[in-house]
Amino acid sequence: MISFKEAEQIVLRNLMDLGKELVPLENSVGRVLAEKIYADRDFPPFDRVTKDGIAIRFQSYENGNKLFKIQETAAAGSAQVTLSHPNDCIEVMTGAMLPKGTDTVIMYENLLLKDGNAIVEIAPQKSQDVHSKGSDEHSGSVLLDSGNLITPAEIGVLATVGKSEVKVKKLPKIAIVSTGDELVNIDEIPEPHQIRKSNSWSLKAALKSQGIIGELLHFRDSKEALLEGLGKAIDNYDVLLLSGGVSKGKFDYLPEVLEKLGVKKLFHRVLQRPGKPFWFGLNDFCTLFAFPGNPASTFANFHVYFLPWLRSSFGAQTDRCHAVLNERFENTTDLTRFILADAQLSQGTIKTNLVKDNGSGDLTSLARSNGLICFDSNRNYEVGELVPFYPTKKIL
Ligand SMILES: Nc1nc2c(c(=O)[nH]1)N[C@H]1C(S)=C(S)[C@@H](COP(=O)(O)OP(=O)(O)OC[C@H]3O[C@@H](n4cnc5c(N)ncnc54)[C@H](O)[C@@H]3O)O[C@H]1N2
Ligand code: MOO
Ligand SMILES: [Mg+2]
Repeated sequence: MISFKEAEQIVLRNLMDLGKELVPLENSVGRVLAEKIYADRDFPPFDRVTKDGIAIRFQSYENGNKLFKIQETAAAGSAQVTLSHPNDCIEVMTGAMLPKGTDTVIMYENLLLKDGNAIVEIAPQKSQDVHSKGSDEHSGSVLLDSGNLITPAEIGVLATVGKSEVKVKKLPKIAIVSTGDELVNIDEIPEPHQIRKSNSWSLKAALKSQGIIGELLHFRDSKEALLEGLGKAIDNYDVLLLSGGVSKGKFDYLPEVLEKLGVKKLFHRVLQRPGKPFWFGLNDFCTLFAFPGNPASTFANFHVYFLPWLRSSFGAQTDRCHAVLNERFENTTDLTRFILADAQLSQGTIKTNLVKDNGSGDLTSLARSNGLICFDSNRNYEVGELVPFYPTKKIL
């Protein structure tokens, strides 16, 4: 059996090149940018007035002039006007081009307007209330990098440089495969020996939060059914997320069936809890994450292996961060432990308590937690220690 660190490295060494596609700007939020975005002009593109008021030549005020005759008004969206006489002013609106021949803006609140003149009541500073051309970014500079997650802030930048279509990383086509004769659909009443498929829906929801619509497939615990069904699925999807059928049971056929289907096993079984019987492999076109069926195992392995793999395949950052422990923990086992977290953001730091669960078959405790903490094997952890933290919910 390999360690969690080794397993993690193998998964992250086998990323998928997802390719790129063009999508309309409005559909690009949540996607990962696959091109650099350059400033198509200076930002701002002209000396921009930032207050409603007047624009003057500061020298005139310095020379003792306090009464400026208003030459005309420049609105935002009108072409640049020119000050004809250095001791006059131009009324300007926020967003207008600073008139030629002026360098300073004085807002209305600091003026008295009377008989076509503006009288300065509060002393201005030179260049005040002017957002000068190119002071945010110069034309040609990189505004967004490939690998950036597109959020509403990036959408604004993309819109301002005129990107009506954006190059993003393609999303993989994923099937979520449940296996097991005990599983029934959620709209069915289970017999006493049956349970409803919960992993499939939890995985589907987790994929949806990554912008991916996973398709649900189900196969019975039969070698023939698995050979036929999985054979087709491997040909039709980029990724299979399987749950169940990978441990030591008489009906845990997946490792054998996957081998028969020519999928290359990269590892099976990891020194970790939950999620120990995890099987990972691939062929040239499809990558398979065969998670152990217990709900906490599937859930943990999705977050600690699959999500970092997906984000890294996109060339994007992973969600893994660090949290400060609020309580001590002793890992007396040879296994890496993933313990459910109840984390809070406190003074800019993620601090976390541990959530008690009832083993890896207990899926109700997953809903009482908001992350997973990773504890190395055979190590004691003290209060205040920093530990790897995988968020499973938003904690802000
Ligand atoms: N002799 C051993 N037995 C087991 C070992 C072991 O090392 N030696 N490992 C245990 C561990 S750890 C885990 S985790 C499980 C993994 O089991 P499988 O991957 O083979 O999964 P199944 O046997 O098919 O099911 C296990 C459990 O999970 C439930 N399940 C499966 N799929 C779903 C689903 N889609 N939704 C909800 N629940 C699901 C299933 O009903 C079982 O209760 O093996 C241990 N055994
Ligand atoms: O790997 Mo298992 O998840 O400990 O039940
Ligand atoms: Mg089993």
